[in-house]
Amino acid sequence: MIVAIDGPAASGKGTLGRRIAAHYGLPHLDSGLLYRAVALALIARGGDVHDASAATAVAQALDPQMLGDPALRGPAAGAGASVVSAVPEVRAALLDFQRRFAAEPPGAVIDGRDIGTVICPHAEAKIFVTAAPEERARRRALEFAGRGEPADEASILADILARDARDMGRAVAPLAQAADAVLLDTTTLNADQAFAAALAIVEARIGAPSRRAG
Ligand SMILES: Nc1ncnc2c1ncn2[C@@H]1O[C@H](COP(=O)(O)OP(=O)(O)O)[C@@H](O)[C@H]1O
Ligand SMILES: Nc1ccn([C@@H]2O[C@H](COP(=O)(O)OP(=O)(O)O)[C@@H](O)[C@H]2O)c(=O)n1
Repeated sequence: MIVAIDGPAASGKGTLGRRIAAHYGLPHLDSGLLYRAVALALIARGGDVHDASAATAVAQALDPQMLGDPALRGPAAGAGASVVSAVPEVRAALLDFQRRFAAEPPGAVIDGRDIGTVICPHAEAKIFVTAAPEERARRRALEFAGRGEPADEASILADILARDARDMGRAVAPLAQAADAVLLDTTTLNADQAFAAALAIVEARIGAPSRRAG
């Protein structure tokens, strides 16, 4: 079974993805980490995230081992990811890894921007998760503060809005709800309520009341 979760920045995709994956015993891929890793590797070697050919070269040589680097979760990686991810050749370089991850039995839960539309158009269940931008900024500020990082809510909101606009406006694989995805607005839901709602969406799609990994 493949579960595709897409949505804007800090909407709760990763949190839901991890919990749904654990529930069904499936591997989880946070595809945003791939784009964050490209941006961070480029910055680390003194490159410019607006240099499309340098970003492409980094994406083509990306070592998936670096997806565990905690620095990937910071704002610089997020902002840079949103720039390099608009480069078609960068997306092409990361496509195979994601498709292979999804194709491994017994399936996968993948979250991102284009999972239901481009990476896994045949996913059994697709969720488009969203929340009001102010609520997303509040949650991300709490997350940063919890890690002891600077957490100015106004600048986080500005970053989220800029990223959403770039992600929705790009020519290739823009952030969009797939026609067969179910919309889940978590603005007024806590994490447990959001998980219960997401699980109900998956269960309705696969027509099973309990655990299933195939
Ligand atoms: N429904 C929710 N209510 C409150 N906080 C949430 C909820 N869902 C996620 N969070 C928190 O919001 C932050 C962003 O969630 P995350 O899953 O990382 O989003 P995304 O993967 O879309 O960027 C995290 O700190 C997470 O714990
Ligand atoms: N499938 C994906 C996942 C992320 N991305 C890009 O990578 C950036 C970071 O994604 P992310 O999912 O880690 O960001 P958050 O929603 O966690 O803030 C996004 O703003 C997108 O530009 C993408 O283009 N396609």
